[in-house]
Amino acid sequence: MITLQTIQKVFNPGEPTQVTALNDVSLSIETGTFVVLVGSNGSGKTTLLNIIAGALAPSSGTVRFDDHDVTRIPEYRRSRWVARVFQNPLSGTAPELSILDNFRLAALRTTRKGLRIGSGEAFRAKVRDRIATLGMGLEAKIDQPMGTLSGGQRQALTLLMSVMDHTEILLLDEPTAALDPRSAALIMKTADQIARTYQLTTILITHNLRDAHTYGDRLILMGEGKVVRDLDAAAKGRLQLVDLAEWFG
Ligand SMILES: Nc1ncnc2c1ncn2[C@@H]1O[C@H](COP(=O)(O)OP(=O)(O)OP(=O)(O)O)[C@@H](O)[C@H]1O
Repeated sequence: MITLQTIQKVFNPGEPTQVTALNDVSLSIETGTFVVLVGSNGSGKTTLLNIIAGALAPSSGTVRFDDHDVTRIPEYRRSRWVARVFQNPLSGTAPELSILDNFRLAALRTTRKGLRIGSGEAFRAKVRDRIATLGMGLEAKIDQPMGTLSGGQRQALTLLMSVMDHTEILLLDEPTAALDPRSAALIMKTADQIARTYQLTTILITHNLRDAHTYGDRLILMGEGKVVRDLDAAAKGRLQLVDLAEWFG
């Protein structure tokens, strides 16, 4: 479970450019929940994800993963639990390295002490099997440079890479914003499948209201650094797409 308690984030405090990006945000997110986060530009969505990932420290308030207070734990030490996928399919992968080597790098980043990263057949087979679950035929291309794949293919692999090991929390910051509609649909399906298969606690930021309506089992609307609406699975199930569109006037 992720628990945020009275989180405040003020950028440039005391200066004319001071901004309160998050204003007294308290949230509990149950393990395995898929939360969709929507809100206008500048409402604080990315700042919230940054604080959960540890990329930013809150000005005040606490962040807990289960019983652990992780508020002061830096991003690199949270990465064993937290994986993050960004808008740009080029970020997080090395284009000149093969798919397999990209998976090796990802495993090196997240692996816990004692876990062996196979450089041999076992690791190769594990990667091939995982990639096959995408149903994109990419398992036949694992020795091909990452840079030769399409944005959608890379983003699907980035998603998979991010959950190879002990990931419990998956943060998706507009992962389809840079993709064509067909690739975007495929990535959303893949993300949903991965989240359910590995029972991840997932938070998706999206400006695509259709995706916000279709996916996830909780829907949160942010506005001016606050949680404005918070719908559980039942309420979200009753929400029509037109109602959601009305939230944005
Ligand atoms: N590093 C920073 N320095 C100063 N102000 C910042 C910084 N990061 C974010 N902000 C400000 O904090 C507010 C919230 O920004 P944030 O990026 O969290 O919004 P968002 O909801 O993710 O927006 P978008 O939908 O446009 O991505 C905005 O007013 C933004 O300008």
